[in-house]
Amino acid sequence: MRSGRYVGVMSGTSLDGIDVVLAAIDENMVAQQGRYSHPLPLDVKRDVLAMCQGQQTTLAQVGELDRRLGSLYAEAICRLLKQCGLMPRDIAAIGCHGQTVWHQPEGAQPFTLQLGDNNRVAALTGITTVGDFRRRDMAYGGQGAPLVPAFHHALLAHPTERRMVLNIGGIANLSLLLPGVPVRGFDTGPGNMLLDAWVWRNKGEPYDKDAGWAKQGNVSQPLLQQMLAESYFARPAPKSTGRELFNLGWLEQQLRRLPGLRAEDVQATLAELTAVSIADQVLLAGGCERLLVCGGGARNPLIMARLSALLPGTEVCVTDNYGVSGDDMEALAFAWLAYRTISGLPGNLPSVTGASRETILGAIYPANPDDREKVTMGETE
Ligand SMILES: Nc1ncnc2c1ncn2[C@@H]1O[C@H](COP(=O)(O)OP(=O)(O)OP(=O)(O)O)[C@@H](O)[C@H]1O
Ligand SMILES: CC(=O)N[C@H]1[C@@H]2OC[C@@H](O2)[C@@H](O)[C@@H]1O[C@H](C)C(=O)O
Repeated sequence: MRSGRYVGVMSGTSLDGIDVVLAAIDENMVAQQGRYSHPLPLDVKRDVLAMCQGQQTTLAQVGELDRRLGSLYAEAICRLLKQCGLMPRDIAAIGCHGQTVWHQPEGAQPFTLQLGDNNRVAALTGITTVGDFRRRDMAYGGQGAPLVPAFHHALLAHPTERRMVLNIGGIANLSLLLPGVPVRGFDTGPGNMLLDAWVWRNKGEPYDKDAGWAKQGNVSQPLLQQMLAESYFARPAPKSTGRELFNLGWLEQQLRRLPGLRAEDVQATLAELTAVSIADQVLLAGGCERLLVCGGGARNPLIMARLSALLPGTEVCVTDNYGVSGDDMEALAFAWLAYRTISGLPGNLPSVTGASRETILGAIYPANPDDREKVTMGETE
């Protein structure tokens, strides 16, 4: 086993920034030692959004974005190292998720694509980098997502209590940690993504802070029921989704069938959609005693209150109260997955993704030994 300090890097579907964490990891523990959030430049956010919503893209644009993201990840990592007073040689490896620009787990040719050139990350940081975590699982017939349920299980499972872990990011995903049965987990549907898109469209704000705007509106039951009729919600697991399905275009299509709604009522209904689509899945799986919530949506008081109301008998709380920072959960998971890969251990859970077997995940980009001794500062772009 390759115990040591690992760095995890996550830039998720919300496109709110690059999260970087430092953690000491061994067989028994993941101890967070640092964190840093790096802004995602607006033009990069725009380019990612264009790509993952199916706008026409040239190969040159894909290549340039891949390179640009690689540089940004390296810069973010170097800032964290500087903040923590560490050298490249102090870090065993980086786990770098990359930016998902397309995720198509079903159909004749399933694939998933994360950008962010890991060659640049390894070269600019001087640290061995693990990336491309999802495609080996897909090569064995899995969804390639979600991958965090294995980490949730390792950190938060309880021998007798029925627990579930919920990440409310751009997309929301749920891990079922039920005693005595294999872990299951899947994407429930939109988390913050549609809420963010609607407030951006109407108010030019990146998100609806503390649900201030949604709280001014009323839930439209016709819109809610119409949205819940989307076939993804009723599909059995394994399943995963993304911006390819749940995007502003999808919402506009829904609204065309119900014209005249007030913008704030739409926002209130989107918050309700997130809460109801999650609660339905919790109940369908037989409910739980404790729902541990992480991701940016754990800061949305309206969604949290609605989850509590829709799940009587379930204690809805944040993972921070159980020793894992909800903001850093995903980046920590990729540090842990890098540790697994470097140690030659499998990272996926077939019971979650539907893959035909457990497998080592990712590709390793080894650092040059002499680079490990240098103080690198990435490259400011
Ligand atoms: N105070 C707040 N009030 C309401 N919403 C909030 C608040 N703070 C964060 N959020 C929501 O959380 C989002 C960011 O969540 P997070 O960082 O978990 O996303 P992500 O990592 O990109 O997602 P994913 O899990 O899909 O990869 C913001 O875009 C916003 O919608
Ligand atoms: C393809 C992809 O990037 N999926 C993300 C996304 O963001 C949340 C949800 O959709 C989840 O399936 C996944 O991320 C987490 C980290 C996962 O793999 O568990």
